[in-house]
Parts: sequence; C-alpha cells; structure tokens
Amino acid sequence: MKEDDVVLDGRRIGVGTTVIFPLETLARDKTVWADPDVFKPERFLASGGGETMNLVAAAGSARKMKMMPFGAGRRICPGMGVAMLHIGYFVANLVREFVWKEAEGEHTIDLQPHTIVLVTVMKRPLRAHLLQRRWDAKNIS
Ligand code: HEM
Repeated sequence: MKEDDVVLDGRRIGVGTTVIFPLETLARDKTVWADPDVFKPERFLASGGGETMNLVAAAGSARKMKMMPFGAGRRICPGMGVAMLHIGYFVANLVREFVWKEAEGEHTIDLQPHTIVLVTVMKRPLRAHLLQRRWDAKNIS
C-alpha cells in the first residue's frame, strides 16, 4: 500500500487507477429512489419530492447526490448550462416539426438494462414513427 492509495469499502485503490462506476445502478438504487423502475418524471419536480442542488458545491459535501447526469465536482461537464438551455429548444423543435406516433408492429417497451460495452440502454426501447409536419397555412397537420 502506497502513501497516496485510498481504501474504499475494504479495497485498496492505487494512485492513478481509473475508477468507473455504473450510473445505471445508482439510478435504480431502491434505497435512494421510490419505485426506481417506474417511469415517473414528476419525481424530479419540487411538487413530486424532487430537490435542486448545486452539483459543484455538493460534490464534497455530506449531502446525498441522487443523480449526476453531468458528473459532479471539479470535472463536472462545463457544457451543462449550454446543454440544459438547448435541450428545451431541441425537444420543442422535434415536437413542432414532426408528428410522433408509435411504430407499427412489435414494440413492447422493456425497461430492463441492456449493456452494450460501456453503455446501458433499454432492452426494448420505444420505437417511434415520425412524420414531418406540413406547415401549409391552410392545412397544418
Ligand atoms: C445533455 C448533454 C450533456 C451531458 C449529459 C453531458 C455529460 C457529461 C459528463 C457526465 C461528463 C463527465 C463529467 C465527469 O467526469 O465528472 C462531461 C464532461 C464534459 N462535457 Fe459534457 N455533457 C453534455 C453536454 C455538453 C456540451 C453541450 C458541452 C460543450 C459545449 C460539453 C462539454 C464537456 C467537456 C469539455 C467535458 C470534459 C470536462 C473535464 O473533463 O474537465 N458537454 N459531460
């Protein structure tokens, strides 16, 4: 054991070791989330029990961080502000430009995790069929 090594949960982690932890597992932690496998976006709203926190300041504090899509602390994503601003425009444009329908055929959604190398996706994601909207002044469909 070298001087700068750390011990985490009884395991020695040497200086320079790359530590990767599965965010997907954190997001499904039943000790942190109520019904983690249920699609309940309102859980992130204040009215649904969600709370706002400063991810930069909270990284070294004792406050529990339940989710960190942009990382946290010193190496937090510097594009977070840009991303949060644009994601709203992005979604709004997708809704404005396309009519969204479920794709025909077999499209049962399965939220179970499916790992592809380092990325975890849904086992069977929702398949959407997009139709470009017509911006004809008389006939907007
Ligand atoms: C929804 C959109 C985005 C998500 C979810 C995201 C997520 C992340 C995450 C998880 C990290 C790693 C943080 C860590 O190591 O703790 C990261 C790093 C980074 N992101 Fe983003 N990001 C997004 C958009 C952007 C945008 C729009 C930019 C630039 C304009 C950007 C630039 C960067 C850079 C430069 C780093 C490396 C920071 C460093 O290592 O010091 N990201 N991002």
